[in-house]
Amino acid sequence: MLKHKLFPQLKLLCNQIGRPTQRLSQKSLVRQVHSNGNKLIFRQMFHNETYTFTYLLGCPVTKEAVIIDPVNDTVDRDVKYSTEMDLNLLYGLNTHVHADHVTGTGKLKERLPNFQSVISKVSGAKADKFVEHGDTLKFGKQVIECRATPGHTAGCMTYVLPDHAMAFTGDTLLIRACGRTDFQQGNSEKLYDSVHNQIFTLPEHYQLYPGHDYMGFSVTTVAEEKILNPRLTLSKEKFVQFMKDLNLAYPKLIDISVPANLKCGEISRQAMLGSEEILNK
Ligand SMILES: N[C@@H](CCC(=O)N[C@@H](CSS)C(=O)NCC(=O)O)C(=O)O
Ligand SMILES: [Fe+2]
Repeated sequence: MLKHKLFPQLKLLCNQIGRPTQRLSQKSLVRQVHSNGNKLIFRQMFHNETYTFTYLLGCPVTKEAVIIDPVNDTVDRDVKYSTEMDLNLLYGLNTHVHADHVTGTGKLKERLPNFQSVISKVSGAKADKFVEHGDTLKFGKQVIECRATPGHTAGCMTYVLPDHAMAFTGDTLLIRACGRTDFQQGNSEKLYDSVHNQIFTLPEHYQLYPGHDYMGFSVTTVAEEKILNPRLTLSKEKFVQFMKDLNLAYPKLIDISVPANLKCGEISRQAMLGSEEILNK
């Protein structure tokens, strides 16, 4: 009751949803969802099995949208969600050739007729559109700038939205950590330079969204990581040694993911069943 006094609009919405005869149409619900003055529709989604973040970004004016690092297992969720939000997905951007999961861009291409996959040219992977350092991509009134950030893999790309002070760092920079450098032309010196020259040079208030998080975090800032990242605050020499000593086990799905992702997520039924078996172990 009190809630309804404080929020008359909430009462109206509850009433409309509650009475079947007066239910909001999909279109008017979407209009209400988007009528908050935000200039960007932004959702962060998670894949529990591989701790992967997928990001949905939409232009509230034109409804054009992009998805960053979709996972093949969650394509149904992502299509349903974008459709409910009335978004027209134009691009699926991969930050790199993933080693731990199969990208969803191949499956999304099958589901959405105008959808195009995007990856860096240097990655050597198959895609509809290749980007290089300095390129820009547009969806509606929104602009994405591409910054090459090699080191975790040779073809890693960080996607920056200057109008919203956000950057999507893939596995180059993780929250209080960074991507490993022991496969896929990984190189610790290059990763250190990429972070210091392409990410830490962004204004300090920029929010950084990583490709994974294994500790329960979701977002960080340039200011935070410049001071608190235990790896990237080391000298370059000490960082290289630290990465040499990491000794992580290889990702469980590496032998399935890398070949599939080099082909935009094309995966045989047999490999798909194999990956389910590995994840369920
Ligand atoms: N155990 C996971 C793989 C974990 C892993 O290696 N993560 C990568 C990012 S995915 S390529 C990484 O760079 N980690 C850095 C770190 O310090 O954790 C699995 O089997 O999939
Ligand atoms: Fe990775």
